[in-house]
Amino acid sequence: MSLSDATPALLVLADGSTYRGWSFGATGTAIGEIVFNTGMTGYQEVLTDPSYCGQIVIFTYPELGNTGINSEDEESTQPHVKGAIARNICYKPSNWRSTQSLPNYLQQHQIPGIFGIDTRALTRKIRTLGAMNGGISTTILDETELLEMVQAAPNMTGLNLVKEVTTPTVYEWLEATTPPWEFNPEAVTKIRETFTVVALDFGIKRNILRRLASYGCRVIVVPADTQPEEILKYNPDGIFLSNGPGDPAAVTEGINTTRALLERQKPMFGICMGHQILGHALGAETFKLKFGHRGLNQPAGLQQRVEITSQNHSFALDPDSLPTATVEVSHFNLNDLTVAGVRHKSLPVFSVQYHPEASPGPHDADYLFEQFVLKMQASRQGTKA
Ligand SMILES: NC(=O)CC[C@H](N)C(=O)O
Repeated sequence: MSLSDATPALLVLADGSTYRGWSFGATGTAIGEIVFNTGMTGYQEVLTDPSYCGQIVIFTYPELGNTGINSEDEESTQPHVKGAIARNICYKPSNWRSTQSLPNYLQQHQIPGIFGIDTRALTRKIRTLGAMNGGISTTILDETELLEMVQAAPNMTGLNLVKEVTTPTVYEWLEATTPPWEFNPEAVTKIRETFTVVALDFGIKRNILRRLASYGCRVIVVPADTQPEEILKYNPDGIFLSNGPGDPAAVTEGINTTRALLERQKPMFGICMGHQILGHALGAETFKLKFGHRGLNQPAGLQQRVEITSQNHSFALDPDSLPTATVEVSHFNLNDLTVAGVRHKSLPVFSVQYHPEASPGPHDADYLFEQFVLKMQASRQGTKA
């Protein structure tokens, strides 16, 4: 496949606006929620992050696919986006790890993409009007017909998408970040014990598993609907609540399990969806942001400390619903002052809305994995971390 083979493609948003471009990846039609990601790197990790299930991603970085696809940067077993929107794409990648081009990869996984789109204008539109459903197609080039399909699609609010991405079976993960890529060698070598962590899989990214393993964790990954008694049979030192797609409020089993596990007072750490589910289990509510946060330079912090973080979320904890007798805010998103992290006031339980595992993104927040391990160590010793 090359640029000369490109065929026309159509993009239609739920508000009726239409954009014409060219097809890359698979032929066919994809309908989903249109969101934008402002990262300048990491498209392969974005495509394979299960949290994007059900979404069509606008990549604002104007050149997509230059470093191709490689076997090491998959964040799960397959890409999960419904579709991709780009300004320009690369058919002939150049990178020592590349094994395939981006258009070929999307074609292989039956994911349509559209390029030649003014992604800046499109992003400004989403930023002004909010995230909305949309469709891209190489076969339906009639605007009214595609718009009807888009308008019939379900809204993201209320959707439980975890069932589509959680692991069907239990597995164990021991693989740490490989030495050439280890960016925090001093911190990881300080940890000399092994901790058993049960990870509730709402759509977990591999680099979370790698970072936990780097800090000495043996991770048992269990399906999202695993009952608390089953989880406790592994005698875990700590519980991890993963990232994942869709509306957290709809993941009632995960919320109930987390609530039951909280009673055991074990160390618990949640990332993104895990943070939202923990919030619900503690009695808080979530709401949908206008267009969410997706990118690699989101500032999070409190008072004088700031971390630059990787983010990918639509929903957030409602600050007014936080049970302030038991929970406090540990981080705010410093762009819009939404809640970016919470911790329990008396239990070794905490969570963040952002992605300390990066992949892609900066490593400022990697210390949170160490914090989790130190809480497990203290809990073993019967002290407080
Ligand atoms: N990355 C995630 O875990 C996303 C959580 C949730 N689906 C949201 O969009 O807010």
